[in-house]
Amino acid sequence: MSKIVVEKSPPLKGTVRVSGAKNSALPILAASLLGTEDIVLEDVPSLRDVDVICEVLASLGSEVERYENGKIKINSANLNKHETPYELMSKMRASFLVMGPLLTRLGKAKTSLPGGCAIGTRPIDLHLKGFKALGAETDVDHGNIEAYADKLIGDRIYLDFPSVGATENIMMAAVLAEGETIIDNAAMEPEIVDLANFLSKLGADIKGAGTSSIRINGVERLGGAIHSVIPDRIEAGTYMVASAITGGDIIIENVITSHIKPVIAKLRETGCEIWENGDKLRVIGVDSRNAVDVKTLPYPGFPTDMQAQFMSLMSVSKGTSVVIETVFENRFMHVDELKRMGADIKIDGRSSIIQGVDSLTGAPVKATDLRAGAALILAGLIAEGQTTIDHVYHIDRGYDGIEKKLTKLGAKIYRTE
Ligand SMILES: CC(=O)N[C@H]1[C@@H](OP(=O)(O)OP(=O)(O)OC[C@H]2O[C@@H](n3ccc(=O)[nH]c3=O)[C@H](O)[C@@H]2O)O[C@H](CO)[C@@H](O)[C@@H]1O
Ligand SMILES: C=C(OP(=O)(O)O)C(=O)O
Repeated sequence: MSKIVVEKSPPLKGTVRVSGAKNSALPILAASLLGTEDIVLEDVPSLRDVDVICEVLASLGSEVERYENGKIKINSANLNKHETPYELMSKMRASFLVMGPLLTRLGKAKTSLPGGCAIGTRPIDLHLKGFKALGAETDVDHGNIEAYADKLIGDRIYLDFPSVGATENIMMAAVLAEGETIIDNAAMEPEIVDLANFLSKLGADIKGAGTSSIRINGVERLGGAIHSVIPDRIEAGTYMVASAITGGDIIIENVITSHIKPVIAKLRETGCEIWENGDKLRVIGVDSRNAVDVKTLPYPGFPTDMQAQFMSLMSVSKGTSVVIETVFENRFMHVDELKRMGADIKIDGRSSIIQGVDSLTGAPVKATDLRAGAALILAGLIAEGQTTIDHVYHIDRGYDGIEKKLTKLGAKIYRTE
């Protein structure tokens, strides 16, 4: 199994380009099951999760052609299977997003409970609530999930929590349902808007994506489209913290700055200087940072997917900070690993109290999930000595070329087998 080795690095300098967003690319790839003509996607990141979902699409009868430069061509005219293979479903959470498209296009879908990052129980009750409201029967048995309906009919659905995945799955099911569907308390993440824009290009009728109420009018069929995936706001945020933690001065390209307002605001509170210029950000770190408190929330709040990386930064900031995780109930698994590197962190339920230390020390550590892995790389950049990170397959799920990009910025990082 490969490992990533990180050594104490100089302040990062230079320019890095952010890839297309994993959390946009995955639902959009799932949604490509809905189109009956050629679909061309651009700026798709090169990630293990993308490989998996492309395999899922191919297993269902879609033609998938991948090109070097993040371009994927898909044709789902001959979609002919409604069952997904267990071994692919178990690899990632987002694989469950094929359920809505299959149900609405074929009238039936059968999959297994999705795998993915172990950051909470991650139930799928809200997805199923939506499918049922549209008239589907659902059956969950021994980890298998089946949904079927002769015809889906639009309805009004209230989500008890603005779940990103449930909003996406229900939106995809509703685009071919009869009549109007309204999703209330919908997730408002930029990735929801990107998916809605893509579906609209295919011919769907969707209004209100990006607000808490999404209105979908079902259409008879969807066609094809060319679409570029939006930049990855979490990857951008991770490089921002990399500059902040090393006292660096870097320029990050291909950023939609309005998508990462809370990360910009919080980093400024630590004392970092951040300059915005079109789709570029310059992040200038300081030698001694202020501790700041963070509370994760659904968009437009501070993203849970940036919590672990911020925790690394707070571990070496001046004073005490409190990080509260409100989105997932078990997303502090990186704490034990950061403690192995000398961080002073205490967990109290959904809060972590971090007492900043002067320095961290390199250690053998384990990426317990995707962002935990990123947090360990960030900590490794300023830790004395060498940090060896195991279970890096988590990192490969979500960061396109992370060693290459960091090396270009002057970081000492490499992979061993
Ligand atoms: C592929 C993708 O886009 N992943 C993102 C997506 O995950 P994902 O779509 O899985 O996250 P959700 O927004 O659905 O989950 C948020 C909370 O809602 C709960 N919940 C969710 C669904 C459900 O049916 N019942 C239920 O109780 C979850 O357990 C969790 O506590 O949004 C998360 C929250 O921003 C991000 O961290 C993930 O990176
Ligand atoms: C939790 C994440 O992803 P997923 O929902 O795919 O597990 C993430 O991107 O941080």
